[in-house]
Amino acid sequence: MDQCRSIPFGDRLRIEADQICVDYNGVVALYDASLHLRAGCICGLVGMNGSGKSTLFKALMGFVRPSRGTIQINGLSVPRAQRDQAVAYVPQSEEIDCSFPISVWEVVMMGRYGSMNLLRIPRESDRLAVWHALERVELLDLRHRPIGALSGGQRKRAFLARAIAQRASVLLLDEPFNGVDVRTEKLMAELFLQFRHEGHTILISTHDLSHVREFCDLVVLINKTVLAYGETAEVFTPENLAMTFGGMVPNVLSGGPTSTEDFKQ
Ligand SMILES: Nc1ncnc2c1ncn2[C@@H]1O[C@H](COP(=O)(O)OP(=O)(O)OP(=O)(O)O)[C@@H](O)[C@H]1O
Repeated sequence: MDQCRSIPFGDRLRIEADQICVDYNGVVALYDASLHLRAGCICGLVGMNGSGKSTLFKALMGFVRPSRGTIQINGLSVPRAQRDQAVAYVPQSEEIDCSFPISVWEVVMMGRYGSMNLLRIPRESDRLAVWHALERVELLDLRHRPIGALSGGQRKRAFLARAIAQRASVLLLDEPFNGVDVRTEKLMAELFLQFRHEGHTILISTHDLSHVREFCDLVVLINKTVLAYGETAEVFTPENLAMTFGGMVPNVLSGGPTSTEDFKQ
């Protein structure tokens, strides 16, 4: 399989992960995973439960350290890229602690922390960035509301606004479409297309394969390692999907059920 196939990228690479291995106290979550993503693309990250999608995100964010291999973001090491606020992560809803008494505005302002001094006193430019981010996700009206008093879809938009306010060039989105209604799904899809146009690199983990076919330029198929990646039209084949899902082929090519949730490990 094309573990490290070359893709006709533009010049600028945003993510360069080469042969990374990550284990949790000896339990291997990822091995020899390689992935290069250029500026200005939307890439779907597809694999079964437990295949290592979140672990890949964590490695790109510097939350876990690969035991082997290298990662560069915008040509910089992960800690350096973190200092530059180059990568933003939008977590799955379940990972968000909604009991914390914090307003939507304050959540989005957290995206600006990296560019503030230790006292974290927002400047006019920070307030403007937060305002515009909330405008883009259509949450300005709810900015004073506690985050715990939002619906699941609104909460996702709030965390997307935090990523926008951060002005990161790489956006990592963990299951952004899970549990959102059609309107929010459309809004988010439009935003992702705008981000791509602005030169961002967007990596989206999803169990809904129809989303990948709809608007991902590239796709990464993962099962503890990167099995294949490249242009969606080339990589999204029955053979590759069968390999990714342990011999079962989701019926994405013929309009049947398209959720990989049917293939839980
Ligand atoms: N903190 C941890 N300690 C031990 N093992 C872990 C830890 N986090 C993840 N794992 C294991 O690493 C493997 C990969 O997990 P990961 O969360 O990256 O998968 P995933 O593809 O994101 O799954 P899902 O689709 O269910 O969210 C799994 O076998 C999981 O049990």
